[in-house]
Amino acid sequence: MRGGTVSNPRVPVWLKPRGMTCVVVGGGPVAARRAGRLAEAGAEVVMLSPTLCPEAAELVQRGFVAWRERPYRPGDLAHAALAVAATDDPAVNAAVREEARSRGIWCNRADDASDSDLDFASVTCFGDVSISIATGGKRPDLAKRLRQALEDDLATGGDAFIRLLRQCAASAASAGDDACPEP
Ligand SMILES: C[C@@]1(CC(=O)O)c2cc3[nH]c(cc4nc(cc5[nH]c(cc(n2)[C@H]1CCC(=O)O)[C@@](C)(CC(=O)O)[C@@H]5CCC(=O)O)C(CC(=O)O)=C4CCC(=O)O)c(CCC(=O)O)c3CC(=O)O
Ligand SMILES: NC(=O)C1=CN([C@@H]2O[C@H](COP(=O)(O)OP(=O)(O)OC[C@H]3O[C@@H](n4cnc5c(N)ncnc54)[C@H](O)[C@@H]3O)[C@@H](O)[C@H]2O)C=CC1
Repeated sequence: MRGGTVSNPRVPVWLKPRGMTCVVVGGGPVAARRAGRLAEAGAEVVMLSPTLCPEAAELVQRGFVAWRERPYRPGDLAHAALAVAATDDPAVNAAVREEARSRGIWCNRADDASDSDLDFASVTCFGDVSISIATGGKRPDLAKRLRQALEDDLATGGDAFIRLLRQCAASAASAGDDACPEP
């Protein structure tokens, strides 16, 4: 692959979830980010959670997301095309993941990239051009930092993003295996 070797095989794609039923389990900030992004792209989002954080509550109030005020139960993915497991309980996330697997639908696990069919990347858009940044689940904080740096840098026309990209690639590579490109 251009840019270096990849030890964590993934295929970058742009999901167009218009009309898909997406079940998001959990009502915290991470679930709200996932639900918001899917709803913005036209998905029919159902959130299952006994509680909602303010961001999730706003999505529900504005009618972007339907809310079932209860914990997840096996069978909740019956009509789903995509599942997101984003509770703070790994056992619940694992159960959601298992149900998705048994139904043959994709599942994002917010707490375990190694057990996910897809990761949500950090994204920035310039008109019709979108750039997505991911680290194979290793350093989402770096993905966010790179996204912010790219936005700042392109706003001022400089080349700081390229320098930071090299530093982050080196830092992520030294934290794990050879998943990141050589600087
Ligand atoms: C695997 C993945 C699964 C998925 O969710 O899809 C995942 C997993 C985990 N994230 C964790 C932590 C944080 N994640 C963020 C932020 C983002 N995380 C996102 C994606 C992903 N995160 C997927 C991999 C993407 C990739 O390949 O890089 C972004 C890019 C997209 C989005 O979330 O929309 C978004 C930035 C958006 C933006 O602003 O551009 C921040 C920073 C912050 O929130 O400000 C922190 C605190 C960091 C700190 O401070 O250390 C933890 C540890 C939890 C714990 O220990 O409790 C796990 C679990 C684990 O690593 O096992
Ligand atoms: N992917 C990412 O960007 C990040 C992922 N994480 C991971 O995601 C998890 C969730 O993060 P937050 O949203 O900050 O958590 P949080 O603790 O704020 O919210 C957890 C939510 O899950 C709900 N919940 C608990 N048990 C449930 C059940 N049985 N059924 C349905 N809903 C249930 C709670 O009511 C609450 O709404 C974290 O525990 C961590 O493992 C954390 C930070 C960033």
